[in-house]
Amino acid sequence: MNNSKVAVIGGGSWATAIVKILSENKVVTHWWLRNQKDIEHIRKFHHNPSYLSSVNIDADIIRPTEDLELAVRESDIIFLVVPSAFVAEVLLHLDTQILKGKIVVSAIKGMIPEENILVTDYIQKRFGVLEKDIAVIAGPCHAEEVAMEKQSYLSVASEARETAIRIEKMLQCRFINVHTIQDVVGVEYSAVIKNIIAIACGVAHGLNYGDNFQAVLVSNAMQEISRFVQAIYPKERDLNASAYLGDLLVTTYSQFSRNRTFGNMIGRGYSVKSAQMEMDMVAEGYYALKSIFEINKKYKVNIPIITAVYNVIYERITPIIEFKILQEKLN
Ligand SMILES: NC(=O)c1ccc[n+]([C@@H]2O[C@H](COP(=O)([O-])OP(=O)(O)OC[C@H]3O[C@@H](n4cnc5c(N)ncnc54)[C@H](O)[C@@H]3O)[C@@H](O)[C@H]2O)c1
Ligand SMILES: O=P(O)(O)OC[C@H](O)CO
Repeated sequence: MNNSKVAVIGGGSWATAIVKILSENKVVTHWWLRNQKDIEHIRKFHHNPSYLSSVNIDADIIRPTEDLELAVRESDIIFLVVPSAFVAEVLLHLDTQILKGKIVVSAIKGMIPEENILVTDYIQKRFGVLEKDIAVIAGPCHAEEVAMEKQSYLSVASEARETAIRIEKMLQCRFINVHTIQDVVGVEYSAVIKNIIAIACGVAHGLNYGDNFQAVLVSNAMQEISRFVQAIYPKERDLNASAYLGDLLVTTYSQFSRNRTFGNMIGRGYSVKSAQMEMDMVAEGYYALKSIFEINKKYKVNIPIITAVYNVIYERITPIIEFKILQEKLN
């Protein structure tokens, strides 16, 4: 039994997968979900009816709750796992002092849309959490495969080694390998952008481009990520590591990717609204596009793939035309 007191905030696929991992390691967890019906169902039947419903929720270890404040107050370590667009709304009524001295782990791969800032920056700014108490979960890891206990790898990023190691120990289990990394900002931006690239790959697939084009798109995308991340936060980092390249690869080719699925629908002719309505899951890249585009007005990095996706999603340029233009910019 791990003695840390933990809260997981979020009721989607990734929160459910993280709860499964914590439960495997016997970490007693307060699990806050937005949906009251889901909470009641989990209490009664020990499964989340809305996401990853095959996962068994161990009632001795996992405590679903509707009381966000209680979950946070009772815990030393808070895992944030709601889509970035809803973070501010979900945390709105929490006292700004409530997270002081606690460790906050963001498992979110997105930015706060109203402010165009990283989730960890938002947590530090709004709740005064110290940098040493912040960690990020990254790496190529689809919740659906965690549910099936397929061997997966996570990277825990923190500027404080002891924080990273504490979270590493909490997540390392039979089917999850964890390593630590000291690059919170680089890992977060890379994860945010790979979602946009996965939309690009989905659009290309929907437009009937083949594997040859996809490979060129992804290798150009890696260069784009490198240019952007190095411009925003220069640091010696190995972008070939799983937290960066690995996550880009899995999101751009996996059948489970929300972002790729969303892009694929756009390529096949769905409108943005209808594609979003078709999915009961959130494609983070949709929100990230606007933030990255805004931020790049200052940095002026050459980002042709992100620009093409932005034009398709926000400027409503026909994908077929935009991708013909993009074709000429890749090599
Ligand atoms: N699913 C994965 O495999 C995976 C892996 C790694 C990281 N992530 C990240 O985890 C985060 C959470 O995504 P997910 O995949 O668990 O979500 P999801 O797509 O599975 O589910 C959507 C979630 O959004 C919630 N939601 C919808 N409307 C809301 C609203 N108005 N207010 C508050 N919540 C609302 C739903 O309740 C649900 O919990 C994202 O940042 C994602 O990038 C996901
Ligand atoms: O399903 P996606 O596109 O949100 O991607 C999920 C994870 O980030 C993959 O590591």
